[in-house]
Amino acid sequence: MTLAVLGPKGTFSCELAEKIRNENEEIILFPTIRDVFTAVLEKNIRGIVPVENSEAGGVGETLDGLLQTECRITAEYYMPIRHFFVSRYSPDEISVIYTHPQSHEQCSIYLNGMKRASLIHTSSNAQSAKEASFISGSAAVTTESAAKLYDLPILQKDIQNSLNNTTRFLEISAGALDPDDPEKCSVVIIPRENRPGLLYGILGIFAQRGINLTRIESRPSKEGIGRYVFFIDFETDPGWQETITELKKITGVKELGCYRKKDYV
Ligand SMILES: O=C(O)C(=O)C[C@]1(C(=O)O)C=C[C@@H](O)C=C1
Repeated sequence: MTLAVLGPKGTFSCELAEKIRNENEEIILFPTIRDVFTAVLEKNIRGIVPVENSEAGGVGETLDGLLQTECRITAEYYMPIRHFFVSRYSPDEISVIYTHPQSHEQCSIYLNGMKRASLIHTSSNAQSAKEASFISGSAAVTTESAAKLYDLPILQKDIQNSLNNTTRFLEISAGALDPDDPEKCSVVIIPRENRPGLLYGILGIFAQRGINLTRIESRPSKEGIGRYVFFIDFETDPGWQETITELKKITGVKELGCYRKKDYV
Protein backbone atom coordinates (compact mmCIF):
# COMPACT_ATOMS: atom_id res chain seq x y z
CA MET A 1 0.00 0.00 0.00
CA THR A 2 1.02 3.61 -0.58
CA LEU A 3 0.00 6.82 1.17
CA ALA A 4 0.12 10.13 -0.76
CA VAL A 5 0.68 13.41 1.16
CA LEU A 6 1.85 17.01 0.76
CA GLY A 7 5.66 17.26 0.89
CA PRO A 8 8.52 17.86 1.06
CA LYS A 9 9.46 15.82 4.14
CA GLY A 10 8.69 17.73 7.34
CA THR A 11 5.14 18.99 6.64
CA PHE A 12 2.38 18.44 9.21
CA SER A 13 0.72 16.17 6.63
CA CYS A 14 3.92 14.12 6.54
CA GLU A 15 4.14 13.98 10.36
CA LEU A 16 0.55 12.67 10.45
CA ALA A 17 1.22 10.12 7.70
CA GLU A 18 4.21 8.76 9.69
CA LYS A 19 1.90 8.26 12.70
CA ILE A 20 -1.00 6.56 10.95
CA ARG A 21 0.66 4.55 8.18
CA ASN A 22 0.30 0.80 8.19
CA GLU A 23 3.34 -1.39 8.57
CA ASN A 24 5.31 -1.46 5.28
CA GLU A 25 3.12 1.29 3.80
CA GLU A 26 5.24 3.63 1.69
CA ILE A 27 4.67 7.41 1.96
CA ILE A 28 4.96 9.37 -1.30
CA LEU A 29 5.25 13.16 -1.25
CA PHE A 30 3.72 15.66 -3.69
CA PRO A 31 4.38 19.41 -4.07
CA THR A 32 0.70 20.43 -3.92
CA ILE A 33 -2.55 19.18 -2.37
CA ARG A 34 -4.04 19.01 -5.88
CA ASP A 35 -1.27 16.59 -6.88
CA VAL A 36 -2.26 14.38 -3.92
CA PHE A 37 -5.84 14.19 -5.28
CA THR A 38 -4.53 13.35 -8.77
CA ALA A 39 -2.20 10.61 -7.47
CA VAL A 40 -5.01 9.04 -5.40
CA LEU A 41 -7.17 8.74 -8.52
CA GLU A 42 -4.49 7.75 -11.01
CA LYS A 43 -2.61 5.26 -8.82
CA ASN A 44 -5.63 4.04 -6.83
CA ILE A 45 -3.89 4.69 -3.49
CA ARG A 46 -5.01 6.46 -0.30
CA GLY A 47 -4.08 10.08 0.45
CA ILE A 48 -4.08 12.42 3.45
CA VAL A 49 -5.11 16.08 3.02
CA PRO A 50 -5.73 18.95 5.51
CA VAL A 51 -9.35 20.19 5.30
CA GLU A 52 -9.89 22.73 8.10
CA ASN A 53 -8.08 24.43 10.94
CA SER A 54 -9.56 25.68 14.19
CA GLU A 55 -8.04 29.15 13.67
CA ALA A 56 -7.79 29.68 9.90
CA GLY A 57 -10.82 27.71 8.66
CA GLY A 58 -11.21 25.69 5.46
CA VAL A 59 -8.29 24.70 3.23
CA GLY A 60 -9.44 25.90 -0.22
CA GLU A 61 -7.31 23.51 -2.29
CA THR A 62 -8.77 20.50 -0.45
CA LEU A 63 -12.37 21.76 -0.70
CA ASP A 64 -11.86 22.29 -4.45
CA GLY A 65 -10.36 18.79 -4.80
CA LEU A 66 -13.40 17.28 -3.04
CA LEU A 67 -15.79 19.23 -5.25
CA GLN A 68 -14.02 18.70 -8.56
CA THR A 69 -12.67 15.14 -8.39
CA GLU A 70 -14.17 11.71 -7.72
CA CYS A 71 -12.05 11.11 -4.57
CA ARG A 72 -14.09 9.89 -1.57
CA ILE A 73 -13.53 10.60 2.11
CA THR A 74 -12.83 7.37 4.01
CA ALA A 75 -11.61 8.63 7.43
CA GLU A 76 -10.77 11.78 9.41
CA TYR A 77 -7.98 12.69 11.83
CA TYR A 78 -7.57 15.61 14.26
CA MET A 79 -4.01 16.76 14.91
CA PRO A 80 -2.83 19.45 17.38
CA ILE A 81 -0.69 21.93 15.43
CA ARG A 82 2.36 23.56 17.08
CA HIS A 83 4.37 26.09 15.08
CA PHE A 84 8.06 26.86 15.58
CA PHE A 85 9.95 30.05 14.67
CA VAL A 86 13.37 29.01 13.43
CA SER A 87 16.45 30.79 12.10
CA ARG A 88 20.24 30.69 11.97
CA TYR A 89 20.19 34.47 12.63
CA SER A 90 19.44 36.61 15.67
CA PRO A 91 16.04 38.42 15.67
CA ASP A 92 17.55 41.81 14.72
CA GLU A 93 19.35 40.27 11.69
CA ILE A 94 16.16 38.70 10.25
CA SER A 95 14.80 40.56 7.21
CA VAL A 96 12.59 37.89 5.62
CA ILE A 97 10.29 35.22 7.06
CA TYR A 98 9.06 32.21 5.05
CA THR A 99 5.61 30.94 5.98
CA HIS A 100 2.79 28.84 4.56
CA PRO A 101 -0.38 31.02 4.21
CA GLN A 102 -2.38 28.77 6.60
CA SER A 103 0.44 29.00 9.16
CA HIS A 104 0.62 32.78 8.66
CA GLU A 105 -3.02 33.03 9.75
CA GLN A 106 -2.52 30.62 12.63
CA CYS A 107 0.48 32.63 13.92
CA SER A 108 -0.75 36.14 12.99
CA ILE A 109 -0.29 37.65 16.46
CA TYR A 110 3.37 36.61 16.72
CA LEU A 111 4.13 37.53 13.09
CA ASN A 112 2.45 40.96 13.40
CA GLY A 113 5.04 41.72 16.07
CA MET A 114 7.92 41.07 13.61
CA LYS A 115 7.56 44.49 11.98
CA ARG A 116 11.04 44.73 10.39
CA ALA A 117 10.84 41.55 8.34
CA SER A 118 8.89 40.93 5.14
CA LEU A 119 6.80 37.75 4.85
CA ILE A 120 7.02 35.38 1.90
CA HIS A 121 4.40 32.65 1.42
CA THR A 122 5.46 29.12 0.50
CA SER A 123 3.73 25.91 -0.61
CA SER A 124 4.20 24.10 2.74
CA ASN A 125 5.71 24.38 6.20
CA ALA A 126 8.60 22.15 5.15
CA GLN A 127 9.29 24.33 2.11
CA SER A 128 9.49 27.34 4.49
CA ALA A 129 12.25 25.59 6.48
CA LYS A 130 14.03 24.57 3.28
CA GLU A 131 14.15 28.23 2.09
CA ALA A 132 15.35 29.47 5.50
CA SER A 133 18.15 26.88 5.47
CA PHE A 134 20.06 28.66 2.68
CA ILE A 135 18.75 32.26 2.31
CA SER A 136 20.81 34.72 4.35
CA GLY A 137 19.00 36.84 6.95
CA SER A 138 15.92 34.61 6.77
CA ALA A 139 13.69 32.77 9.25
CA ALA A 140 10.77 30.33 8.91
CA VAL A 141 7.53 29.34 10.58
CA THR A 142 7.68 25.57 10.49
CA THR A 143 7.16 22.17 12.10
CA GLU A 144 9.41 20.59 14.71
CA SER A 145 10.41 17.81 12.29
CA ALA A 146 11.39 20.28 9.52
CA ALA A 147 13.46 22.34 12.02
CA LYS A 148 15.40 19.15 12.86
CA LEU A 149 15.68 18.05 9.24
CA TYR A 150 17.23 21.34 8.10
CA ASP A 151 19.17 21.82 11.35
CA LEU A 152 17.57 25.21 12.04
CA PRO A 153 17.82 26.58 15.61
CA ILE A 154 14.43 27.12 17.32
CA LEU A 155 14.12 30.78 18.40
CA GLN A 156 10.55 30.40 19.74
CA LYS A 157 8.23 27.42 20.32
CA ASP A 158 4.42 27.49 20.12
CA ILE A 159 3.99 30.72 18.17
CA GLN A 160 0.43 29.77 17.08
CA ASN A 161 -2.28 32.19 18.28
CA SER A 162 -4.06 29.49 20.28
CA LEU A 163 -2.74 26.56 22.28
CA ASN A 164 -5.82 24.63 21.07
CA ASN A 165 -4.74 25.04 17.43
CA THR A 166 -5.95 21.90 15.62
CA THR A 167 -6.13 20.81 11.99
CA ARG A 168 -8.62 18.22 10.77
CA PHE A 169 -7.25 15.97 8.03
CA LEU A 170 -9.13 13.63 5.69
CA GLU A 171 -8.14 10.29 4.28
CA ILE A 172 -9.21 10.19 0.63
CA SER A 173 -9.48 7.15 -1.63
CA ALA A 174 -10.60 6.38 -5.18
CA GLY A 175 -13.84 4.50 -5.73
CA ALA A 176 -14.32 3.59 -2.04
CA LEU A 177 -17.67 2.32 -0.75
CA ASP A 178 -19.26 3.69 2.45
CA PRO A 179 -18.97 1.43 5.52
CA ASP A 180 -22.18 -0.18 6.89
CA ASP A 181 -21.96 1.67 10.20
CA PRO A 182 -20.63 5.18 9.50
CA GLU A 183 -20.70 7.85 12.22
CA LYS A 184 -20.36 10.89 9.96
CA CYS A 185 -21.16 11.84 6.36
CA SER A 186 -19.89 14.71 4.21
CA VAL A 187 -21.79 16.20 1.29
CA VAL A 188 -21.58 19.31 -0.89
CA ILE A 189 -24.87 21.02 -1.65
CA ILE A 190 -24.79 22.42 -5.20
CA PRO A 191 -27.96 24.57 -5.52
CA ARG A 192 -29.72 24.21 -8.87
CA GLU A 193 -31.57 27.50 -8.36
CA ASN A 194 -31.38 30.65 -6.24
CA ARG A 195 -34.76 30.92 -4.51
CA PRO A 196 -36.05 32.13 -1.13
CA GLY A 197 -36.06 29.42 1.52
CA LEU A 198 -33.77 26.91 -0.23
CA LEU A 199 -31.20 26.87 2.58
CA TYR A 200 -34.03 26.84 5.14
CA GLY A 201 -35.48 23.75 3.43
CA ILE A 202 -32.09 21.99 3.37
CA LEU A 203 -31.44 22.67 7.06
CA GLY A 204 -35.06 21.69 7.85
CA ILE A 205 -34.38 18.14 6.61
CA PHE A 206 -31.61 17.77 9.20
CA ALA A 207 -33.67 19.50 11.93
CA GLN A 208 -36.77 17.30 11.38
CA ARG A 209 -34.68 14.15 11.63
CA GLY A 210 -32.85 15.40 14.74
CA ILE A 211 -29.49 15.19 12.95
CA ASN A 212 -26.56 17.16 14.33
CA LEU A 213 -24.47 19.10 11.79
CA THR A 214 -20.79 19.19 12.72
CA ARG A 215 -19.82 21.72 10.06
CA ILE A 216 -21.34 23.92 7.37
CA GLU A 217 -19.18 26.08 5.13
CA SER A 218 -20.14 28.06 2.06
CA ARG A 219 -17.64 28.46 -0.75
CA PRO A 220 -17.98 30.31 -4.06
CA SER A 221 -19.17 27.97 -6.82
CA LYS A 222 -16.78 29.80 -9.20
CA GLU A 223 -19.70 30.42 -11.62
CA GLY A 224 -20.14 34.11 -10.76
CA ILE A 225 -20.48 36.48 -7.83
CA GLY A 226 -23.13 35.51 -5.29
CA ARG A 227 -23.22 31.82 -6.28
CA TYR A 228 -22.19 29.34 -3.61
CA VAL A 229 -21.92 25.67 -2.75
CA PHE A 230 -22.27 24.44 0.86
CA PHE A 231 -20.01 21.82 2.45
CA ILE A 232 -21.97 20.01 5.17
CA ASP A 233 -20.75 17.33 7.60
CA PHE A 234 -23.34 15.57 9.74
CA GLU A 235 -23.54 12.86 12.35
CA THR A 236 -25.31 9.82 10.94
CA ASP A 237 -28.29 7.93 12.32
CA PRO A 238 -29.50 4.55 10.97
CA GLY A 239 -31.56 6.43 8.35
CA TRP A 240 -28.68 8.45 6.91
CA GLN A 241 -29.26 7.16 3.36
CA GLU A 242 -32.84 8.51 3.48
CA THR A 243 -31.51 11.89 4.62
CA ILE A 244 -29.40 12.09 1.46
CA THR A 245 -32.38 10.98 -0.68
CA GLU A 246 -34.51 13.74 0.89
CA LEU A 247 -31.82 16.34 0.18
CA LYS A 248 -31.57 15.23 -3.46
CA LYS A 249 -35.31 15.89 -3.91
CA ILE A 250 -34.81 19.63 -3.35
CA THR A 251 -31.23 20.39 -4.41
CA GLY A 252 -28.08 19.13 -6.15
CA VAL A 253 -25.97 16.97 -3.81
CA LYS A 254 -22.48 15.53 -4.28
CA GLU A 255 -21.81 12.75 -1.78
CA LEU A 256 -18.23 12.98 -0.50
CA GLY A 257 -18.26 9.90 1.71
CA CYS A 258 -19.34 8.44 5.05
CA TYR A 259 -16.82 7.29 7.62
CA ARG A 260 -16.05 6.57 11.29
CA LYS A 261 -15.17 9.40 13.68
CA LYS A 262 -11.55 9.53 14.77
CA ASP A 263 -9.74 10.58 17.92
CA TYR A 264 -6.88 13.03 18.15
CA VAL A 265 -3.58 11.78 16.73
O1 LIG B 1 2.39 22.72 5.20
C1 LIG B 1 2.11 21.77 5.94
O2 LIG B 1 2.86 21.39 6.84
C2 LIG B 1 0.83 21.08 5.75
O3 LIG B 1 0.75 19.91 6.04
C3 LIG B 1 -0.35 21.90 5.25
C4 LIG B 1 -1.18 22.54 6.36
C5 LIG B 1 -2.50 23.12 5.75
O4 LIG B 1 -2.56 23.46 4.57
O5 LIG B 1 -3.44 23.32 6.57
C6 LIG B 1 -1.51 21.52 7.37
C7 LIG B 1 -1.64 21.83 8.69
C8 LIG B 1 -1.50 23.21 9.19
O6 LIG B 1 -2.82 23.70 9.37
C9 LIG B 1 -0.79 24.10 8.22
C10 LIG B 1 -0.53 23.70 6.94
